[in-house]
Amino acid sequence: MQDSVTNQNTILIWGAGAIGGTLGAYLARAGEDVLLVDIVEQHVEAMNRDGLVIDGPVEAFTQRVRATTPEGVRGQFKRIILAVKAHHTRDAVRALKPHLAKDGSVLSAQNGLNEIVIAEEIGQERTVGCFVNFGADWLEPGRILFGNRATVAVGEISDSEPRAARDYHRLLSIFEPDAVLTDNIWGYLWGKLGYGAILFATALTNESMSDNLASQRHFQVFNRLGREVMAVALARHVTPLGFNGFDPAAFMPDADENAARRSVADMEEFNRHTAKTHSGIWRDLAVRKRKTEVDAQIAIIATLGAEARVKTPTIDRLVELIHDIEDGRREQSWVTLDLMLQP
Ligand SMILES: NC(=O)C1=CN([C@@H]2O[C@H](COP(=O)(O)OP(=O)(O)OC[C@H]3O[C@@H](n4cnc5c(N)ncnc54)[C@H](OP(=O)(O)O)[C@@H]3O)[C@@H](O)[C@H]2O)C=CC1
Ligand SMILES: CC(C)(CO)C(=O)C(=O)O
Repeated sequence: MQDSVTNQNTILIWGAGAIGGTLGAYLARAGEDVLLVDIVEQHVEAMNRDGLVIDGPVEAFTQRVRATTPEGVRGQFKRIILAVKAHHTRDAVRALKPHLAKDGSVLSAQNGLNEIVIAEEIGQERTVGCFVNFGADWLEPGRILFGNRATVAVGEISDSEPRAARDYHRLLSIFEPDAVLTDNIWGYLWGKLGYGAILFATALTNESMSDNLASQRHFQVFNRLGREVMAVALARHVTPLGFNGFDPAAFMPDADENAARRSVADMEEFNRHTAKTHSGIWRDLAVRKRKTEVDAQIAIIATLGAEARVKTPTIDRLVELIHDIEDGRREQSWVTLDLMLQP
């Protein structure tokens, strides 16, 4: 571990795995002063010793980076990009809080509604929303697969002047030139929850995301999940946004089923062109053998649905089945996905 040497412009990336590592490598390559913070000591050592290797079809390069474990961080920072899994958000924010400048902010480069948790810990005015849909896998210490480009968006979580969001948008545009500065970041995050629920269902099997989405037999599972999430979003007065094949309008309560079929086919097509063939959820279960983000990302939709009197039976079943796999009671297989067929 090395103590971090910092200056006012240093950008902390807190959680330097698939997403944080990829962003950090691109920002560092562009000459930004980046410090990668991660709890995995071997990963930190490898990055400091050999640089951070980005592999895959988009671009392959090795970038010199500075990295540390959280204990090695010294000083306060204006910009912190958080990229831990959703169930680690609260702990990570508590650990980074002493290092956040009073006029600084945290950007959540995560899936889920982490912005709510972050704002509870550091205040809404210091929390900036972000949506990332590119695909990446942490392969081993110091090595990450960047599987495909996809939509990236950033925006304030309230109606405030987008000063911090504009700055993060400039940074994220270094990584993704088409990054969007939005005034509806919740729309993107709820769109991703709809897409994410469908991705969790694909992780019930061992097949790729695309092969799952191509299964006509399971279309109604994906359709019901999309519709339940969109119904909760509507009840919360959110206008969900689409991206990379996911069309929220196709899953609205009165939407034509053919529109949902087209959207599922578009998601299948989009995912045929990535080197990350399986979702991060599948990877947590099948490769990393660890808990997924199901409670923090998906069960919370059911909780918010119950508050708004929106029923979410398909989401409830999905959460149960993911827990069954996490706890070794079921295997990832078509048989497990079949259990979702009953309405
Ligand atoms: N990978 C992808 O393609 C995509 C991921 N996302 C989302 O991005 C977020 C990050 O996912 P991803 O990058 O894949 O996850 P990874 O597991 O690859 O990276 C997270 C890293 O953060 C570390 N970490 C955990 N807790 C802390 C902590 N308190 N302080 C510092 N580091 C910590 C993890 O260690 P350890 O492994 O020991 O927990 C891990 O090294 C998730 O919300 C995910 O859903 C969104 C779009 C695409
Ligand atoms: C599949 C992906 C990259 C979204 O496209 C994702 O969000 C995940 O793996 O969790």
